Amino acid sequence: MKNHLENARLFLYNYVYTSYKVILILREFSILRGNGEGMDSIRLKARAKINLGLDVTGIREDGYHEVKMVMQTVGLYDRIIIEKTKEPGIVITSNLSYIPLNENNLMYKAADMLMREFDIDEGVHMDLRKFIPVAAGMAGGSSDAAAVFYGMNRMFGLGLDIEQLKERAVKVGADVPYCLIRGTMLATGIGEKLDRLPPMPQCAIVVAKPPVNVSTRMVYEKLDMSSDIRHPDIDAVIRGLENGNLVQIAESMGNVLEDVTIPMHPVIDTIKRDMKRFGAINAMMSGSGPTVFGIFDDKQQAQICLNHMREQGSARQAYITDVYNVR
Ligand SMILES: C[C@@](CO)(OP(=O)(O)O)[C@H](O)COP(=O)(O)OP(=O)(O)OC[C@H]1O[C@@H](n2ccc(N)nc2=O)[C@H](O)[C@@H]1O
Ligand SMILES: Nc1ncnc2c1ncn2[C@@H]1O[C@H](COP(=O)(O)OP(=O)(O)O)[C@@H](O)[C@H]1O
Repeated sequence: MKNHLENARLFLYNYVYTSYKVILILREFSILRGNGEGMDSIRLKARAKINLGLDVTGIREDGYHEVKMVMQTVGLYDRIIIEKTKEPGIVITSNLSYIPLNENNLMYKAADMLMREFDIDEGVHMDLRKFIPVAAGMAGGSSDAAAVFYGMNRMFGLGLDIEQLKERAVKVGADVPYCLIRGTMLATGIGEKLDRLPPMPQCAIVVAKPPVNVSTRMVYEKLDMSSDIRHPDIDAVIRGLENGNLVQIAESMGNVLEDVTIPMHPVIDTIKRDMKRFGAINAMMSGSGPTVFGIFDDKQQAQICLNHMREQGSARQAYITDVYNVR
């Protein structure tokens, strides 16, 4: 009798445990991959990026700059839910009050482009839970737009392949094609020509955004190509990736746009120095700034650095994250 009871207890335990695991896996799958065609809603994670290297090699006639960048997706993400609505039109809601919820939102631009092209007569409600720092050099808006391209393509069964999505994405922003592909990439052209690189080794990354705002357009415009700008050695970063050597990668990092943004906001340099003082192998500004990221091979040290960032006031908006690589 006692054995029967014990067996029944074990059976019940295994049944509940297995069901719980299956639900967890399904939930993660629907969040990561979206629910897909025919569904009325889709949940997505839009991840931030950092630039391990950023060089500007020329200017095009339309004013856009030719770049050579090493891009890396990180764990930090915004959450987006897209729902079909019977009412036509695009409605965006968000947890943040200071980002545009109208046609100036990059999610709106992406959805509007697809709805016009494919004569979609239903509407969409897009809810954005924003965790990526805004106007920070981490491609938050671009990644949100990329998630909308990906999500609407699946929800409405538009049948666009990745190349067709990228062609549309670049019209919303130079970084949006990258945000569709993600991972470790060499980006050239205006940022839309993408070649996959060996994945960055896993590590702890502290990102800290000082309370200053930077306009990407203004930073590019202020870059004086005629002067002796210090070009970073992007190939050295790539060699570090090929060797899977975190120290070599971190020590080779360089961003030509620092020479524009740091003189305007010296606090960026203070944060870089603080991060190195607190154990970062190296620290650098991401994109056009002002966010600084530090690379750590020791998570505990990264945590200590994070606490310092948050307490000492020059960058209270600070997070610890990691490398996100596409499987
Ligand atoms: C600097 C970088 C580095 O990854 O990132 P962020 O700092 O924005 O994150 C990117 O090049 C930013 O890409 P993104 O933010 O998508 O640029 P867009 O919206 O297309 O352009 C914003 C403005 O930046 C300038 N711009 C952008 C990209 C480029 N290759 N050359 C440029 O001159 C243009 O003047 C444009 O008006
Ligand atoms: N989905 C969005 N999330 C955040 N900002 C957005 C979004 N759509 C448009 N914006 C506007 O774009 C500007 C740049 O935002 P963001 O993409 O976060 O910058 P960056 O490319 O420097 O990381 C913001 O000032 C904001 O007004």
